[in-house]
Amino acid sequence: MTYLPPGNSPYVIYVLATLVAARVFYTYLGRKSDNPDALPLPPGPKGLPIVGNVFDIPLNQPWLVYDDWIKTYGDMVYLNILGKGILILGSMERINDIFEKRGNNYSDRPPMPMIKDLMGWDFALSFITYGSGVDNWDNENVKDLEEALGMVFEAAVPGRYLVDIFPLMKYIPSWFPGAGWKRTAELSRKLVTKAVNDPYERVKKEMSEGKAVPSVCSQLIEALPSVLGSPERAKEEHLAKSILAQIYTAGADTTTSACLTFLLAMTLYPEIQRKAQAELDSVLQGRLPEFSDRPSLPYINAMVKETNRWQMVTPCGLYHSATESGIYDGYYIPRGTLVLGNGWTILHDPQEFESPDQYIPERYLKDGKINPEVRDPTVAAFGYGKRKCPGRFFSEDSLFSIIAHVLSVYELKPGLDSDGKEVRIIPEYTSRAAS
Ligand code: HEM
Repeated sequence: MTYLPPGNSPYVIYVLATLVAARVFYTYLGRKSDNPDALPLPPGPKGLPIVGNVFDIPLNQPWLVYDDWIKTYGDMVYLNILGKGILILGSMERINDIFEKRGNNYSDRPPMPMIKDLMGWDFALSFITYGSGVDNWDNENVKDLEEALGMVFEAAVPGRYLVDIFPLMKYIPSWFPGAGWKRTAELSRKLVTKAVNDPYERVKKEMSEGKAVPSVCSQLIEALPSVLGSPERAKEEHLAKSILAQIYTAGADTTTSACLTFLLAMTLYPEIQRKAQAELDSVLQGRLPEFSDRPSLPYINAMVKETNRWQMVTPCGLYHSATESGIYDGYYIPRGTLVLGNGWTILHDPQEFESPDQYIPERYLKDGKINPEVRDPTVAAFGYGKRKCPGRFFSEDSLFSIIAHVLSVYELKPGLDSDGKEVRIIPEYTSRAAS
């Protein structure tokens, strides 16, 4: 467990010490006027004077540590990171109260200076301020975008970069000793700018030459205001590029991760693979599946649910941020508190899912049909409230189609080692925001 990004030098530490002192003073003043009744903050690990829980923040599989804290402190756990609050929610009751019933106050995103200002992701809908209009959007390509995506998922791990706690650090020049994170951000910005612009410009060129294949991109270009060089056209064009890049960035790695989990499960649970194939054989009678077969394939639908639950793609979701200070259940929640629902706790709760660490599609079935009484993983797998993933239906359909097609034609087994024996698969997941 480490909080300070690797490569921080004493110079950075001095800058930080000054910023910490200023922040603690500022926070103290703010709290006094904001919380006149001196209501307590929600419970959580004790932390150290001034720096709070800085050294408690987990960077490795944080959702498991959050899960442990929830078991220790209850379904609301509060951390103080140098005066900045992080609130972790660990039950559906808390999640509904905060993200649904009080959604107007808990649907913002934190400023994320590392990702938005430095790494070049200010175009992305997933990071824009709640309530802002599109006017605020400022701003071989798959490979570039994939590399940039790897970096953003790393940066989105709660607590990964100190600049997100101290936005002023973004002005530290990249040559400053220990500012390696700044150079990472610059590399990301270059990749993102290229990956957002180049494919769009290519389609535009192909359209002008009459060679373009019809696509979402070509349709958006056709719908642009016709006056070339007009401010309206520039604004709409910027929006079109942002939407196209967002669809890819939000959907590609996440859905791929779910597919990899399905492949992993099939190698670990061959009997489940056989049951799925038996259902496909009996319903499809040798042809390939269609979406219209979905209602007739309950076992495959149960596998879609279990794949989204068993090894979640985004186990602690994305941070929301409190627009204003508030009082909830007798606790004071300061403005700007980062709030997350620990989906892992919700979807690995043994009261709801017996043997939660096992891949068991049968848990969703009763009398050969999906049992509506079993908690649906979509309550947590795709985030919460007003920021809940808009791509969830598309993603679930994609996963259904992939599972049904792959199992219709393939038998999945572990690979063979040099002695011709099946290798033993040991599941291991990354610690990035999309695992
Ligand atoms: C397995 C697949 C996917 C998973 C697990 C997933 C998960 C998530 C999560 C956890 C969030 C944050 C929600 C919150 O803040 O509470 C999110 C937001 C978002 N997702 Fe997905 N997603 C997936 C696929 C997709 C796809 C296929 C698309 C688009 C085609 C997409 C587009 C978006 C967008 C635009 C946002 C930002 C919403 C906002 O901030 O208001 N996602 N997703």
